[in-house]
Amino acid sequence: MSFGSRARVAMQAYGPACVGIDPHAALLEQWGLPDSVEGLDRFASTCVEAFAGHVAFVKPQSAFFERFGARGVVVLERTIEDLRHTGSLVVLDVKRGDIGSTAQAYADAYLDDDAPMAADAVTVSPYLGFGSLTPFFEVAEKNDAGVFVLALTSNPEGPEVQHALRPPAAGGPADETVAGGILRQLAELNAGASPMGAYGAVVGATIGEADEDLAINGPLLVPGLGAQGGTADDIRRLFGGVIDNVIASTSRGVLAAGPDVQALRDSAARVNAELVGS
Ligand SMILES: O=C(O)c1cc(=O)[nH]c(=O)n1[C@@H]1O[C@H](COP(=O)(O)O)[C@@H](O)[C@H]1O
Repeated sequence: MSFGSRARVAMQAYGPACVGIDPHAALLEQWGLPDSVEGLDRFASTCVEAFAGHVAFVKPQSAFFERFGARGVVVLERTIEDLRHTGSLVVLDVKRGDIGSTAQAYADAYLDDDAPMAADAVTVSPYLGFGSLTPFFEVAEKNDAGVFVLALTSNPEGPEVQHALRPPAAGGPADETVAGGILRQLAELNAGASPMGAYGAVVGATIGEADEDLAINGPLLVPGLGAQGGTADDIRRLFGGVIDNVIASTSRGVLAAGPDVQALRDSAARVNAELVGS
């Protein structure tokens, strides 16, 4: 089944929330765990127990595992493996992007089903040019995986790049912004897919105004909910017509409820309830 179909099934079963596994040093301390690979391991296992098969998407943030070197990456690899095929889809947050030939190796690392780190989807950065992401789209297509491309990120520095105008030589309509070009090209890739395509955009809940066309016929990964100040109301306002494609992501907002497994699940359930307005 395509990633777009699997995402739709998971959202219908569990709701639109994505919980990020971001083992910040401060959270390890708050959970009574050491800031070490052993602490990381306990944190990640607790998250797997709490969220696998209880939320539609789980998004491990690679940086917090890489902080512990090779042993941290081993924990990441096991975490992904433990989460997969549980009903929850794994979005590996690595925000990769490079020249096409290197992008191919990243795509093989994260999206080829036979790779040790294979996830259901990966986050990528389009700032080496949208075309440089082609290997990700091709490997995703072969493996029924998904790709989430940064478009309008949740951080305040994003607009200096993302709101800039594309040069005429890049093609596309006049006065198109960098983010607008990314969204348009995603819509082209997803054209005709049903119930939606596998190629998603990342659009923050904190962007203020949605001046771009977000109807890409693909999933919209929306971080910034909770710790960064975004709310369910912001999401309803920004995504009105395309709200059914929104995957609303929060990490610290849910993880702060740990380490109790039931408290973590309840916290994620509250996010889902707020998003669907019940
Ligand atoms: O791709 C992402 O998930 C992402 C994109 C973006 O625009 N903003 C953003 O915060 N993120 C990630 O989402 C997570 C947000 O964590 P919290 O702020 O704790 O909810 C972090 O892992 C970020 O790296």
